[in-house]
Amino acid sequence: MAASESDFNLKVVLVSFKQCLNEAEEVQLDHYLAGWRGLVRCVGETSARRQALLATVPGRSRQAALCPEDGGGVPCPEVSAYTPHRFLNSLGAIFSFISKDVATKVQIMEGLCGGPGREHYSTLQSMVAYEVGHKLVDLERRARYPDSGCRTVLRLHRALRWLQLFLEGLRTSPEDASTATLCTESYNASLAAFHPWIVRRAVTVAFCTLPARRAFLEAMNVGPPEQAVEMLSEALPFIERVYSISQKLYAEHALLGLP
Ligand SMILES: CCCCCCCC/C=C\CCCCCCCC(=O)N[C@@H](COP(=O)(O)O)[C@H](O)/C=C/CCCCCCCCCCCCC
Repeated sequence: MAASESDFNLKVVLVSFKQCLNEAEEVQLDHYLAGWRGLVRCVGETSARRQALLATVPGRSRQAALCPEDGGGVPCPEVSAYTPHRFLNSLGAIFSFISKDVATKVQIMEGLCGGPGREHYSTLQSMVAYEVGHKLVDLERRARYPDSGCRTVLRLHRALRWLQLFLEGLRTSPEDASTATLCTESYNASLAAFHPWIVRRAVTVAFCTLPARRAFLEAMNVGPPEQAVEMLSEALPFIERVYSISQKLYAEHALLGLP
């Protein structure tokens, strides 16, 4: 999916996860990565474009360019014009870091999926069988195979759980629910267990700057909030299915703790 800033539509991105499973219920890596690419491209490019623009506007700091509804000062039309989903930038540098981390992991996987061993990287199942069978994963230390497919997808897999829980929280919560609370709860129930204290602390503080639930639903770009909620009801079961199939696979091979 070519998710440019102007045509971002969360439904289109989430369809990739729906298309992930083949008839044998194997996770097809091309669709899986397309889903992540869609999520990251939207927020990553928006964030990078905004920062680049801010650098070109004399006398504008990041804070000054924030719109009043973001909790910032004077609006900056030069920058805002490029940020239809500008609320996603409210995490600022931390969010840029997160999106770069995901983008790097997607790139590692693209390298493997297009590399000399590409036939082993069509599905998650074939990848695990290949890497485990050829001892290309190290269960003890990260240093030996820092870019194995198994450890790289594991990070995305944990993040997918965060996404599923967070979107489920948005879907089922009352209109005035706090997105900071929803995000913190989903993070604590998924990724937090794998992050050091300093990361947990930094992201939890950043969550406090998230915009309101309604702004999130509108930014999905699928119509009014009620329609976004309906779209999530249809899409989330597919994410849940992909997540549980991957979780079972990793558990069967004792890979859930890969360093
Ligand atoms: C209108 C649409 C709304 C939905 C938009 C969703 C956008 C989703 C994009 C990204 C999701 C978060 C992905 C987090 C990936 C973390 C992977 C990870 O654990 N990496 C760590 C370990 O890597 P290695 O060193 O072992 O290679 C790495 O250390 C990174 C640490 C920082 C992670 C912080 C995670 C925060 C999770 C919650 C994200 C909130 C984003 C809110 C955006 C609205």
